[in-house]
Amino acid sequence: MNLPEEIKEAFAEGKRLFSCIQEFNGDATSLTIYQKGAQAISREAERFYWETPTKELTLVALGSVLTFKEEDGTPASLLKYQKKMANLIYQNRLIYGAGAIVLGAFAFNQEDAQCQYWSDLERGYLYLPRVLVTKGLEQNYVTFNFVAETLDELESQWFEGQAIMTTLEQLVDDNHPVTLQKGYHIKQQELAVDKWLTLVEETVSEIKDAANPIKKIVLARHLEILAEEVISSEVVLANLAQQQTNTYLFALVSGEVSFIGATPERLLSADENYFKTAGIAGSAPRGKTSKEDQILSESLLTDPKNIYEHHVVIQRIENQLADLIEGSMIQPKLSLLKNRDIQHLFIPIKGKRRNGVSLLEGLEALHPTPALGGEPKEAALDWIATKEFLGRGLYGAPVGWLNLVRDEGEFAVGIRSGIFSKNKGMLYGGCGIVEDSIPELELKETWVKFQPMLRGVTGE
Ligand SMILES: C=C(O[C@H]1C=CC=C(C(=O)O)[C@@H]1O)C(=O)O
Repeated sequence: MNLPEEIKEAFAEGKRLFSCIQEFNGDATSLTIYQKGAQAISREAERFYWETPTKELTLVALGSVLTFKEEDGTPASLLKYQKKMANLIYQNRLIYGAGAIVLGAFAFNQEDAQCQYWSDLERGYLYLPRVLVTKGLEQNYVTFNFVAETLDELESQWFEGQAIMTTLEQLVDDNHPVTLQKGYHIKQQELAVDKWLTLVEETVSEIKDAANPIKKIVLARHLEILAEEVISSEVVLANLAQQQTNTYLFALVSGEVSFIGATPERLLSADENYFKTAGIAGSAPRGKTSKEDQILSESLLTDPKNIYEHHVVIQRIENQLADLIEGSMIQPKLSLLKNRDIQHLFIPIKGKRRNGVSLLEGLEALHPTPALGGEPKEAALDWIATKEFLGRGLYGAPVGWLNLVRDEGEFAVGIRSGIFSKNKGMLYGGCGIVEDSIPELELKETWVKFQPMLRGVTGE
């Protein structure tokens, strides 16, 4: 196929970043595309996987054209880039979840860089992929992105893109998933448990101190795991896909490091008309029988400590969102969000986008909500940065995607997650500390929060 006239014309008009979307046929599942597709580019290429709880959208990204990390990987600098590129991007169609999409994760706190585990991913890692496969409910698409500064580049990049797409279609054509092992035998160690319990006590005293405005601080702790073999994101994702319904699934892979999670929590999504977010905080384990589960649900819905934890989150979201939306918020009454191991107090929140407010501005205003930071925000962030033993890296940070052309996308909160490198992994679990918190119970709660990723790794 020759270089289309439309693309030549776009180049002549000054476009330099090209995002070509076409329909993608075949029955291959997104996981199969994630497993086999990387070979279309190179086995070592960056990969990203994203699936929404409703499965309405799945993204598989392979390879990268442009990378945004360190100081380029903040919402503010990505917003600058998005504005700068407004007239320089050619995208042939407008399709939700396809096209010039930057994806990955921002850092939890750019200022707090002390994470030995995270390597390149430590301070935010987003990129414009070379290939993006988008699976929607009705139609699937594949996008090929490239940058061209000269006509020669335009031509060679276009033909390279066509060749890669053909290889990709062939690779995934038979839809035979790669045979994967079930999971890994691991050794696991909860890190610094006594120190963490003391920190919870110290945090409770800080909150009780009347001279101090702090109401809530979320503290995270760590579970280190060591497997007998290299831990593959393909195995962990395939397990999570089976085990965790009702959550976002994500994997961000660069070199030997992968950040993987199954999070229930939406931070912010934006389509043409609406911003959507959610207030999720306050937790209880799931019951082993439906009767036990119901008892746990009822007591969670009426427990003053958990209701307060959740209320602090909702109040902040309402305050922040008021500047981002027009008219009133659509907010059903309190309910429960149930995942396999844990249940939470939950209110989804939605509002009509105020004209001119971008997704990234909304993200900056909301992150971190008191479900991951605390109240007030800055004091809680300082406390976390000085008192927690290991940096958070991308744990608890916004993970997701943004279309540079039409300002839409979705970011979840990167919890129920872990970072993996070769045969090692570090899982994260946090909990909201308020003045009634009891350290031993918070320890148990964080243990439950390690379970989704533990199951993902072991396959049990
Ligand atoms: C910080 C985490 O969970 C947050 C989200 C929901 C409920 C939470 C809680 O009940 O404490 C946490 O705020 C985590 O899973 O690591």
